[in-house]
Amino acid sequence: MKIVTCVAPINMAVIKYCKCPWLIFYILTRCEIFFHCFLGGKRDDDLILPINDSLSASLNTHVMCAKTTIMSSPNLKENKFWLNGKEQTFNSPRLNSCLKAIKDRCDQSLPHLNWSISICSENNFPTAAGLASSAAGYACLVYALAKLYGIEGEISDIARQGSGSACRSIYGGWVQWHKGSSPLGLDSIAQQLFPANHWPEMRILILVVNDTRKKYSSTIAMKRSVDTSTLIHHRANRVVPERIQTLSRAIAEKDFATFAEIAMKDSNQLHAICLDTFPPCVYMNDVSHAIVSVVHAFNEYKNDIKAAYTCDAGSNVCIYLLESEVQDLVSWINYVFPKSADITQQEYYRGLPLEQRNMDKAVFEGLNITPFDVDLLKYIIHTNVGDGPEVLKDEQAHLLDDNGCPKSLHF
Ligand SMILES: Nc1ncnc2c1ncn2[C@@H]1O[C@H](COP(=O)(O)OP(=O)(O)OP(=O)(O)O)[C@@H](O)[C@H]1O
Ligand SMILES: C[C@@](O)(CCOP(=O)(O)OP(=O)(O)O)CC(=O)O
Repeated sequence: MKIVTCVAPINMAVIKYCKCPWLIFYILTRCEIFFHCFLGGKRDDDLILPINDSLSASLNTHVMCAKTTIMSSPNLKENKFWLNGKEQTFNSPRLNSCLKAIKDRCDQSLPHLNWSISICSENNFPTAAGLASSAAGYACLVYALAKLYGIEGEISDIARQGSGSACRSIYGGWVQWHKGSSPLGLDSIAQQLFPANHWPEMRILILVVNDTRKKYSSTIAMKRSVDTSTLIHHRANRVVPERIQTLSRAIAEKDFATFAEIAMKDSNQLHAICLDTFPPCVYMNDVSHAIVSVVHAFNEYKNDIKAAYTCDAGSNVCIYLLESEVQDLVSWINYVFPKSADITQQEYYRGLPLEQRNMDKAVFEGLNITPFDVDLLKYIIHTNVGDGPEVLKDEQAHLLDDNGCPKSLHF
């Protein structure tokens, strides 16, 4: 019997990823015979290839992570998969693509290669709510499979086949996903640009507006965008290449103002594409837009760019800022989005500690900023940039018992 348990980070993109439509991929491969002979009829839906490079930070796994245990045993009758305590079908094309790619790459004489497996995974944050659960989840799955089958070396191309953004969560720190040019996606891989400790002052606040499953998955929305939006192609060809270069330089030089301006503009452009999609896929809501306005007002008040928002495919807003600004910005958020007394501090402030401080009300009155209704924000997660996936050595960490059943089901 073999068993391994790993954790993997979520990542928050500063330059967002957009997927290559099947048609463009087909034209790239040019010839259907080539397509079928060499790719076994695989469409980009299987390979998950992007139309532009993207760049993100992987976040501290001690605050937010996916945790996955995989057991392989001759006693297991069939493959099984549980996510957040619920059994899932093993018949998922993405899960099977990852498993097949890992098995193809490992030593074919391994005795446990043909044994069945049990997979049990848990996210310690909302799943499918636009908080990158698929990135952490598939990175963790592929990393754990690689450990189970003894694979060393590049696996971000395999994680990519689970969920595009998952390839970036294979590495810690600041990570670039190179779109690559190979039709097989062999060079569409992630690369760590800087380790987690490169910019130690960087902090991230995630303002959770909605932690329920989003209306449409990013997979479906992206497909519709590449099929119907013209802006998405302008962005991929004309905007992203320069932004990636400027952003990498800004991170290298720890130039927060440049970093922040690109982050905000890129997020705005992603959501402009969502509106340019037909029919539109709207993710941000009035609260998300109000947070964006607060960040701009904060920067104006500080007479410098001190905070940067970025939103993925959901209404939640992620804010990058330096440690020295965290308390000030949180006091602004507390003023504009008051919470009712029945939500405990523990429920509301999650992750790294936050000191409770409130700004003088007169400041806001002078700025003509008025508070919204209570409880528009569900909670705030305070975190920082962290390392990539890791194996948990402690046997207690396993989510499966000796029979390959989730321990959580015993309670
Ligand atoms: N820990 C996990 N292990 C394996 N698969 C997971 C895990 N967590 C999430 N997933 C898969 O990812 C899907 C959610 O992906 P989706 O892209 O819709 O949401 P998200 O990743 O939370 O949001 P976004 O990508 O927009 O930030 C889940 O339905 C599940 O199939
Ligand atoms: C808006 C994004 O967060 C989209 C993430 O999309 P996914 O990686 O979840 O999509 P699939 O590849 O279809 O699984 C931008 C980003 O993280 O780069």
